[in-house]
Amino acid sequence: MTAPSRPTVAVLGAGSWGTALAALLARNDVPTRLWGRDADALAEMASARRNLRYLPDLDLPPELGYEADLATAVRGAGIVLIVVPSHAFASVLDEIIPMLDPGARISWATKGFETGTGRFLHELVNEKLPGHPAAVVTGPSFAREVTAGLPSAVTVHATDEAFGKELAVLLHAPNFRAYTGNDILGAELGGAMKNVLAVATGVADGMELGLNARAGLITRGMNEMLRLGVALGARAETLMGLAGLGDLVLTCTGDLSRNRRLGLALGKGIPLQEAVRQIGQVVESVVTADEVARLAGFHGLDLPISAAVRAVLHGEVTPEEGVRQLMGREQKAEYPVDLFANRRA
Ligand SMILES: NC(=O)C1=CN([C@@H]2O[C@H](COP(=O)(O)OP(=O)(O)OC[C@H]3O[C@@H](n4cnc5c(N)ncnc54)[C@H](OP(=O)(O)O)[C@@H]3O)[C@@H](O)[C@H]2O)C=CC1
Ligand SMILES: O=C(CO)COP(=O)(O)O
Repeated sequence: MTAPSRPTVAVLGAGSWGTALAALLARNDVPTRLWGRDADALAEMASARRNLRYLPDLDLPPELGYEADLATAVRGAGIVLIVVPSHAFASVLDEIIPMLDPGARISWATKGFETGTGRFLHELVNEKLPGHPAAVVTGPSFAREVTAGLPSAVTVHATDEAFGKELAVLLHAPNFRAYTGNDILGAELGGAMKNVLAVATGVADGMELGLNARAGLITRGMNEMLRLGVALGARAETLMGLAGLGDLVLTCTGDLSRNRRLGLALGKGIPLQEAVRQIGQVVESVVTADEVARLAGFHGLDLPISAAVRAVLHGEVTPEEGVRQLMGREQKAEYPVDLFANRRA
């Protein structure tokens, strides 16, 4: 019996996560092409079989293809997986639209919103590519640990159940569990918001405020994610799952997180630009904090931790003032609003 044919996947974005996912797919015998905007870096990857800048410890599988021309990477691909930073998502999407096969399915592992509008990435995909099945790959997954073959679990939420299942199966590997779901909005919100909240716990840890502060921030951060998510129409269980709580815990506590490391640096008094320069990779919270504030504003929600992170990133308050303001808030009920009221009605 012949094995079912597998679609070619074009992975767009050759940073840490794009390279890690492309290597995972290629190891799973999925025909995979990795595109990056830096042709020299791609040529080096092909010859050294390593991504020396972003994932120097990973041996890239010989089956993985590299393509410096975007149109050649995308043409004929049954699935496109976009893994560029959120600020570049819309422009990459616009560029590929005329290159796509009519039946191409669109997926992304980017965490964030459209910069400047607060629009979700699935909203952009639905608007610009109506009718193309769409899916997001998200959850607690440091690229370095995935490439080291350490056990990880992610989740794939899709507009089309069959596509979500197919993509999850292509990604699923002995030490990489890929679950599925159909709440794209909730899955995207969790992945984006945890980056902002990781800065808060990083700041607290950088200021050596202790373990109680860290746990308090994670839990109250979860409360902010739930309140914004439910207001937007996300399902609470998505936010309590891998896409929300799972990634929140990972990013708030794991020093591999660039967003947490940004917070640690700010908490130690290192200026924002210097901290971002030292990290040397994308730190999504720097743009996502503004978009979370925008969404909270649209829905009339007060999200004090997210707002404090935004204010610290803009230099409007110092980390010390931010902590003082959070601790000085009035006493209140832990959950003043019944999050599940609609369901019980
Ligand atoms: N790393 C991780 O563990 C995980 C990351 N993610 C998410 O994946 C996304 C990508 O992050 P990650 O790979 O880690 O980031 P990195 O900083 O490791 O790499 C970013 C990559 O994006 C490329 N890039 C930047 N701007 C553009 C652009 N305008 N057009 C095309 N390519 C561009 C960079 O190219 P160049 O080198 O030329 O600048 C680089 O290859 C983020 O949204 C992140 O939150 C999600 C889960 C895990
Ligand atoms: O999203 C991630 C892990 O799930 C990576 O987090 P950072 O971008 O903070 O490194």
